[in-house]
Amino acid sequence: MSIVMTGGGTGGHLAIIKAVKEHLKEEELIYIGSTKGQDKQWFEEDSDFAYTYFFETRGVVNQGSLGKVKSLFMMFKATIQAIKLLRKHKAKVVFSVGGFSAAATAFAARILRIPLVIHEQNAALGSLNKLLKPHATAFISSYLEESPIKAYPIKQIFFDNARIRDKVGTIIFLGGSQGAKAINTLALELAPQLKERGINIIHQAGQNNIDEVQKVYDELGIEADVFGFTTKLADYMKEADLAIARSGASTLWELSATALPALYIPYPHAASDHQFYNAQFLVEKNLAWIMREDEIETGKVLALLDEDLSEKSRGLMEIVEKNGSEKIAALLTQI
Ligand SMILES: CC(=O)N[C@H]1[C@@H](OP(=O)(O)OP(=O)(O)OC[C@H]2O[C@@H](n3ccc(=O)[nH]c3=O)[C@H](O)[C@@H]2O)O[C@H](CO)[C@@H](O)[C@@H]1O
Repeated sequence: MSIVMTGGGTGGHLAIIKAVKEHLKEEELIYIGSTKGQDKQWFEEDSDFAYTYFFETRGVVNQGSLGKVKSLFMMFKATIQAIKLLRKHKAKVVFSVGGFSAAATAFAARILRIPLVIHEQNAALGSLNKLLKPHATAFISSYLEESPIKAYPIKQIFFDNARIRDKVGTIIFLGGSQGAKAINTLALELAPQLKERGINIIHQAGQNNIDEVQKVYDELGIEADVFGFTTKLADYMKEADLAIARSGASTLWELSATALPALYIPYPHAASDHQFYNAQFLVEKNLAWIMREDEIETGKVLALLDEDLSEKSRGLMEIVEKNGSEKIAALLTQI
């Protein structure tokens, strides 16, 4: 009997599988993804999986009519392959993190009546997850009251680094794994005022923008800790008292676990505007601020620097649950 994990395409989805599989070392694990996207890069060589399979599939949503028909045909073919694999490996449960790369295996699970557990990362459901939610044995979402597990799978270090903030001594700008032009522009606009107030700047600018951003800081004569991408983000978050960030799911839950209050500027082109709804989940609880990219007002951002951050920081500490990956792994073995 094996546990089959499926889905991916981007890091946001794949990171969930990576975190959960760490707690399933005793099980026979199978990964099924797509040849398109980052699935192969992440898991093709990963020895935690007894077998890995990558189907010729691609997204359906962002295609013209002919492209949609072709994508659906590829998915149909892959579903037949998935049915064979689930039978061959005697799958006892299928864990899907969504994305087009999960579709064939998740459908196959339903056809074979194998329990299907879905993890949704965002507050606005992905198309596949929306379609399969009513048929899932368990649907896990940190934003839904009825979810069997509320904890988002992030590393323990973010919780270990939590501390209550009161005033802004250090600010961190986070553009997400790729960096964000709008956040870079805002940071550089604010920089002289931040310097005047003696506030330290940490700025994750994205690998492609690092040189031009550093150049502007140099021209302004402002010292800032600028980098493209770092593997030590937890340490930087620990240092900061306020974040200005994109609201990708992992970033949002990592900041929240660190009890670091944030102004979120959602990526405007995210599917179903999910970054907006991710941030809105915290804003409704009065635990974060939000500003649409085309509604950024420097004056309003500067006003946040005078806020007492302790209430939000404490509130974040109270709502964020720990051990998401362990809890999901336990659920998969108990089904
Ligand atoms: C553009 C887009 O559509 N992104 C989506 C993608 O997120 P994507 O993976 O791009 O973004 P997330 O915020 O979820 O994760 C970024 C990850 O990169 C790490 N990091 C970032 C910068 C750095 O210098 N070092 C570093 O380690 C962060 O700690 C975090 O763990 O999937 C997520 C989950 O479905 C969605 O919520 C996001 O909206």
